Amino acid sequence: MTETRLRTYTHLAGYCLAALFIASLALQNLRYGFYGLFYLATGMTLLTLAGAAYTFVCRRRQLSAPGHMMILTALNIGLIVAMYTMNTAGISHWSMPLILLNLLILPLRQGLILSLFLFLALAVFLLFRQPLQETLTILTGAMALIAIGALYIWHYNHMAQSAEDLAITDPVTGAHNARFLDETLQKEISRAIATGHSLSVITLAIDYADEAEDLHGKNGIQTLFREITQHLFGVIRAGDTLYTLKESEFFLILPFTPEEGVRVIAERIRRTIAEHNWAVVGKATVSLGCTTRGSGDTRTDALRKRAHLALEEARKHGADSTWFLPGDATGS
Ligand SMILES: Nc1nc2c(ncn2[C@@H]2O[C@H](COP(=O)(O)OP(=O)(O)OP(=O)(O)O)[C@@H](O)[C@H]2O)c(=O)[nH]1
Repeated sequence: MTETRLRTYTHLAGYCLAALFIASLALQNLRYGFYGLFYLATGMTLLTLAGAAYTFVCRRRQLSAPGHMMILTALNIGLIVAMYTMNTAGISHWSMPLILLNLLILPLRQGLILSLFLFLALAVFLLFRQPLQETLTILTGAMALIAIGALYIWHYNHMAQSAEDLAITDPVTGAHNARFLDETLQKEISRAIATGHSLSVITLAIDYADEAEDLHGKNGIQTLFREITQHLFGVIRAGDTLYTLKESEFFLILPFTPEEGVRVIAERIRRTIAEHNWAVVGKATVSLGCTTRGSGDTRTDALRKRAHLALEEARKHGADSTWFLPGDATGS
């Protein structure tokens, strides 16, 4: 399930449960003849139903739906105004579900600010109108609710972020995986078209990786992949991105890099890897296929295919070499 859909469901459930709860309060107050509270609860029920309707209408962009902030601000302010004007002590309990709703629906910071605002208003109201012991009990409960709710939401956000990172990260090398490559490359192509800046890519393969694996075992070769990944992260500049295609093959997206630039960086990568002493295998070399986006390249597969052809060409010239294929001509 996507994050957007999950949020749509939880927001809908939150608003609907709150509407049910507040509607039952409205009916109870009607039965006992507390008409002021009945009208207040009816208004709040309508607002929460509006929140549910808004959630449904914005179901495709729940992650950035600013209307929730307005609806919840109206609910919180409505309750505070009612608390002070009606002067009914029991109304303070209504703040508890509202605190939960704030934290469940709004981004954590906004939810916390609104809940603390409600808490402060509640504290001032109770201090002047209720016995101290009762005030302290209610305020402790409200504060515990805010703390536990906020901690839970923080934990959830953290887990969601970790899951997202895992989904786009190669478990062995720690670089981005091939799944994330096409998405980023398409964005970079669109950016290059829009801004007119150059864009280059490199496919990099470790020479004789199978032989090295036979010699040093799976663990040994995986150590090499990890070390080369770290080395590449150290060589490339901010804004460049690195992907693991297969374990012995990597891909680099180099925004704002023309043909002369990609030749420089490819050569630097080739040379520094060949010069380095690697922990398990000692010496290792790589072959690199490079290309720069031509005016006709609007799709990822064209660039990826050309970079791969350039790599094959480099390999034909022996290990430890680089080859460049331009957008519209033959290579060198
Ligand atoms: N994308 C990318 N391009 C690089 C990198 N290193 C060098 N280049 C390209 O190669 C060109 C020449 O780089 P260098 O030889 O390092 O010279 P430089 O004048 O210090 O490079 P910059 O100040 O980074 O422009 C740069 O202008 C870039 O186009 C790199 O890490 N990433």
